[in-house]
Amino acid sequence: MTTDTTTKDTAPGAPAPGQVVLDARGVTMRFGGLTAVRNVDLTVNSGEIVGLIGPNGAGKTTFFNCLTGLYVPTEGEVRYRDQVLPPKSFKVTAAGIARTFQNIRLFANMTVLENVLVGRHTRTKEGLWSALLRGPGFHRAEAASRERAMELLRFVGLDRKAEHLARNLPYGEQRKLEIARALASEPGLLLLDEPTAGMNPQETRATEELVFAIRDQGIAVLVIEHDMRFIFNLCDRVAVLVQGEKLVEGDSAAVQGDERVIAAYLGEPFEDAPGAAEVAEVEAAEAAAGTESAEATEPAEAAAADAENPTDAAPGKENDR
Ligand SMILES: Nc1ncnc2c1ncn2[C@@H]1O[C@H](COP(=O)(O)OP(=O)(O)OP(=O)(O)O)[C@@H](O)[C@H]1O
Repeated sequence: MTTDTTTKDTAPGAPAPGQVVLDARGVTMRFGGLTAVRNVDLTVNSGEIVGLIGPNGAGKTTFFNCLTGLYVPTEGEVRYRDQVLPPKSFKVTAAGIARTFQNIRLFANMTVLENVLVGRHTRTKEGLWSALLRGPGFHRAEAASRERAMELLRFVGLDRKAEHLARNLPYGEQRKLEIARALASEPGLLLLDEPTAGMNPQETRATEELVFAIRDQGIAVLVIEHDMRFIFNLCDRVAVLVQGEKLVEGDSAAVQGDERVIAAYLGEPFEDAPGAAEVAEVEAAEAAAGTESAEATEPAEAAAADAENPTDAAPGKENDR
């Protein structure tokens, strides 16, 4: 019997762990003649942190854009909690998927608190008349929104900077603010696009803790990141995209040790890769040539060694004296 010793303060309404939250099937995205993403399947379950890695240009961000309504996939289907995603990003956010961007997209001249309040607009029901007339319903909703926004700022550690302008925050804190703003839409799935880009090791470690805390609130997380240590520490499952296709998927240990992944990152062909036979042939020829040249140089090397060590100074003699 196993005992779960973790105490999780799960958000109300969060699905039971293990339920499929995101189900992407056969997602393909073409830009003219370029296929940026080809036939990718990926699921994310509740309670999971899933990593999406791959070399530059592998199609990770394009795939994210297909999950968030920024792009409508050329082929394939994306479902969130069993519903096909609407083809508009604000509707996807309202459905329960929030994201951050590779390049920070904050309202630089608004305060930290105002940035989070903007993120809450999909969850506030007060209409135009209520806002214009500023009746009691509007004030109640506004107070509740501010309270929730402050709670989120406390959660990411920015509550004391609520009134600062976003542009005055250091880089690492701007990334945290982006996460708080994404959380303000009360998502069931959070997509993070390179959340530690430009961070120092301490900030990266703090972000790792923050993502664990988000997961512990019942929010599933899908994260793109180039920092492998971060990904392998954090993720329950990792999928690897290479040239738009999913090459490997598995737990951190399996992916880390997979020679196809290592080869993809080092730019070396993996078994059965196009051109692998030719590369093997060239390598064999080079190895053979190397052996021959080593044999050819042996006598010369021996002569040089002899010159340095006259015959009466045989190995070990120094120590014998
Ligand atoms: N809007 C677009 N129009 C045309 N081509 C695009 C578009 N967006 C991306 N691409 C191309 O699709 C491919 C995948 O790009 P993408 O940005 O998704 O890769 P990535 O894995 O996120 O890369 P990186 O790790 O460098 O951010 C690239 O060849 C890119 O040039």
